[in-house]
Amino acid sequence: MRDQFLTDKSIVWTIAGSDSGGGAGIQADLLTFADFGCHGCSAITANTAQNTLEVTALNAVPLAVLNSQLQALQRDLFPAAIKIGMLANSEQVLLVADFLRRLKALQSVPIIYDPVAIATNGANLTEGDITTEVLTQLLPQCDLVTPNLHELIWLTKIRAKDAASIISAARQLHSMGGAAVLVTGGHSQLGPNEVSDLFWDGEKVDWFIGRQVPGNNSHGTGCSLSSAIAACRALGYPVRDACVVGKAYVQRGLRLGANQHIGTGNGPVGHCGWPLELIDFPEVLIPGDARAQHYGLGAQISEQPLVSGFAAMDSQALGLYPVVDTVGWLQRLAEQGVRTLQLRIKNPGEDLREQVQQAVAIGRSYKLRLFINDYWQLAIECGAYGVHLGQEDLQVADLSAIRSAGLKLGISTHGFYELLLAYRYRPSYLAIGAIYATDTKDMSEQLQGAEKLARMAALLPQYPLVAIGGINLQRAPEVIAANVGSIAVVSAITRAKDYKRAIVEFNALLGDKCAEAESC
Ligand SMILES: Cc1ncc(COP(=O)(O)OP(=O)(O)O)c(N)n1
Ligand SMILES: Cc1nc(C(=O)O)sc1CCOP(=O)(O)O
Ligand SMILES: [Mg+2]
Repeated sequence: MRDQFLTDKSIVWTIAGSDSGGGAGIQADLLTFADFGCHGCSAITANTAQNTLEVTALNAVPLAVLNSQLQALQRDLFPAAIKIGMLANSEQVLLVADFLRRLKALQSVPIIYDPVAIATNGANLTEGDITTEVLTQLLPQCDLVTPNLHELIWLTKIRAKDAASIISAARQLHSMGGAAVLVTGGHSQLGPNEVSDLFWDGEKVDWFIGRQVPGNNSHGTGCSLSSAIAACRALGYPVRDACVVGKAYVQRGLRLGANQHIGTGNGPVGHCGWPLELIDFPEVLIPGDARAQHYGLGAQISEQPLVSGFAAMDSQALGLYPVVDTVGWLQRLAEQGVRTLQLRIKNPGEDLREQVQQAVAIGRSYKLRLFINDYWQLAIECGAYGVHLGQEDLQVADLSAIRSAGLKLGISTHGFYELLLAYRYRPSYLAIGAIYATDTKDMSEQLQGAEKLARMAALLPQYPLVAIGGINLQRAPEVIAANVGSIAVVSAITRAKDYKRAIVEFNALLGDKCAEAESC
């Protein structure tokens, strides 16, 4: 017998109602899973009778019928993630909650609950009130719950309408069982032509701001969003990445499906494959954003307004980019013709300033694109070419001073969410890591892989992008194929048997991506 955990495609379940009209419910969920390359399984809770205009019957399935589907799936098709949609009555909620409790005792599984209870046209989608069972039994089993505004009000009894009250209600919902909350923005227009989703995981509030798409083909957006998030979780994406990619998927479906004619009412949202265009991705609201106050983030307003638009690189292709910890290494690599380099000193001594000064001098004499990691004040003072900062530095570094001094700025990112966040600053380049496991730094929670790298790189085809983390000569070809213009390496150079040869081989793989630097 084959191992049920070894599957060629990630398995995702939907526990939800069938929509006879094919626009929402199980039908939308399975189309979504397929778009993400996952194998979808279903446990049907109800056979709703509906079309694009109305819901005429609920037709809840008996508990034994629901249970038999869940048991059959568990025996052979163990899930990598589960999406839960419409549950038709309290008994079904209790059965599913109990089933999930047992399943999770076997192995942890991300569970995403889209709390469907009322159709957009106002039709009730449950037999009786399921609120207590949802709040006390089901929510504690879930990792993420994705209510729209009506569902948020239903579950919290808070009459949320503006950003601040949506945040309060989301905090309350999170406190009832610990699931992260994504409040979808389709029913609450908080900014002109904006559809903004609020994310709260108990640690950090985020707003994902999307653009409104004109048209009525929005049936199934909630189902498709939660399914897309479940698929991304099954593929190993962290929850914020899953949310922004899920939102982009739905945005793409709204955009490309806007002019389709299916039925005479609200047609289904499109199912149009992986979102690979930046236009579909939300903006991440960042501290210092002029809209922060409006979005209820008064307390998070940064002392410095958003600073964006840093000095442009001379080329999109920065080529081989060794990251080293001594001036000696900079000199040796510059002599070998390397033109993009970083000085990354993690245990500075008293001679730090001298080292930065020497590095800047070497950079000038060899016309290097030389970035100083972390020490942005020293970099400014010494007249460096550029500075490289991590995500956590963005709140403390004086970005305005870096920009005014004309320094180039590189920013580290780890996944879609951080990429979108860092892109708001329009830095000189964006680094994406860690592509593979590395001994140089503990990045074990933030590994991207070459496939995800390619999907991220597709969003910014004209932007200088740098891949970093665990890249060596063997892995470089698939990294370069992901369409980044540069590969940053530490150990592949500093621990190479023959670093000169390694440079030649990397450059051969990079081909025309090892452009000469401008004079600096
Ligand atoms: C090119 C490049 N990419 C990423 C990093 C990592 O920077 P950061 O997140 O600031 O972490 P530390 O390097 O400071 O540990 C980098 N240095 N260079
Ligand atoms: C310094 C660093 N930053 C990373 C990130 O993902 O932000 S990965 C990394 C280590 C890169 O070293 P090596 O080439 O030896 O794997
Ligand atoms: Mg740093």
